[in-house]
Amino acid sequence: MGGVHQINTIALYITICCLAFILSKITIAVLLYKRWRNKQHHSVHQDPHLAGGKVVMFKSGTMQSPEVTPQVVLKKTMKLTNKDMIGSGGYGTVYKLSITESISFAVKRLSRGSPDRDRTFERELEAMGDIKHRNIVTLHGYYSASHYNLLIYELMPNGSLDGLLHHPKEGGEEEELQRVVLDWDSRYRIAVGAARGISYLHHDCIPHIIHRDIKSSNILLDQNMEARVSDFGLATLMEPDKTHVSTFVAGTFGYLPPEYFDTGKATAKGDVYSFGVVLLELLTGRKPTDEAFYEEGTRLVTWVKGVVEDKRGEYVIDSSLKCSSCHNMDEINGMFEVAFACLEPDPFNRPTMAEVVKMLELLRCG
Ligand SMILES: Nc1ncnc2c1ncn2[C@@H]1O[C@H](COP(=O)(O)OP(=O)(O)OP(=O)(O)O)[C@@H](O)[C@H]1O
Repeated sequence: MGGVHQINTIALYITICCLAFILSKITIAVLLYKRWRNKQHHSVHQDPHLAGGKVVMFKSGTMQSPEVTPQVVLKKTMKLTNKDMIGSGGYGTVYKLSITESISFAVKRLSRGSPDRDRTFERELEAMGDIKHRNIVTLHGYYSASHYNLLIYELMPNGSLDGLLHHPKEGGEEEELQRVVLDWDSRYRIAVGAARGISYLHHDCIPHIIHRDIKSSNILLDQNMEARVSDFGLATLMEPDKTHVSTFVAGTFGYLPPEYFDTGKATAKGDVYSFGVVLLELLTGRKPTDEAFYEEGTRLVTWVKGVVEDKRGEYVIDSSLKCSSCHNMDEINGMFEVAFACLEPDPFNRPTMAEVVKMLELLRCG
């Protein structure tokens, strides 16, 4: 009996030991799994390049919403992929960042590593930080990390004027929509809106701001097709008593005023010239950087001037404007005159942006 009892006790001990062993293994496995899960979770939200940085969001209407906290913006920004890309330029890539169904931003990512790129970021902040105008894209915030900088803008749902004029989206219905949207009335309103935005920079901001890169891809369209000037990466601040700022030649070929190449000086009249090129783009539907112009060794400006001087002006007007807007021919011709005034070779003969706004407004009210 005593022997049987002893065997039972040993069996019990062995069972307890086995159970304890299995239990400890299970506990270790659960702990290891939890650690692995935690690690996975962190690797999504903590980009090592972002460590130590902080999102700064400026106070404004949208920013009052409790859903828009710097943490949420940063978290959602980390999840942006190529699918969210809405544009790219020489200095960065632009993504659509959706916070809620009704709140979205445009985030421009500028890679760092060269003083030129860092300067672009600083210029945007210096120039745009305080600006609030209905014809200028609002900057809502920024983020600076070791490998890149982010600029957080108001999202412009209708993209850029360049996109609407020269790259209508493929696909039947949408293509039709793009054509209808850019009728003469829309083009006229875009011209006046953009002119008001640039005039505000030149005359009302202290210090005054010279944009230095006015072109159709930097004129964006809001939900009401109202023009908004954007991209202040080359902008130069100028004290009101100064007439120019010495700088290196920068900007986009096809829009640069002739004097930039000789003097290397950025003036407000340089922006007026570039705006004149945008007016020609609106009137002709032709892109100033069109390869055809390089092949012919000419430019949009010289081509249009030549054709108009030959009294064959109707040949340069965008064909989609001709039949639909015959009753607008006076306004169209008037806008050509404003464009030529802006494109005067001598900067002193060009109007100021405030005068350009008045000239354009008079085309409709006068
Ligand atoms: N706030 C915004 N809302 C909607 N789309 C935008 C916004 N900002 C930029 N984009 C889109 O992204 C494109 C690229 O913008 P970006 O300012 O980076 O370059 P760009 O002006 O085209 O060229 P570059 O910077 O080389 O002069 C624009 O043409 C526009 O289509």
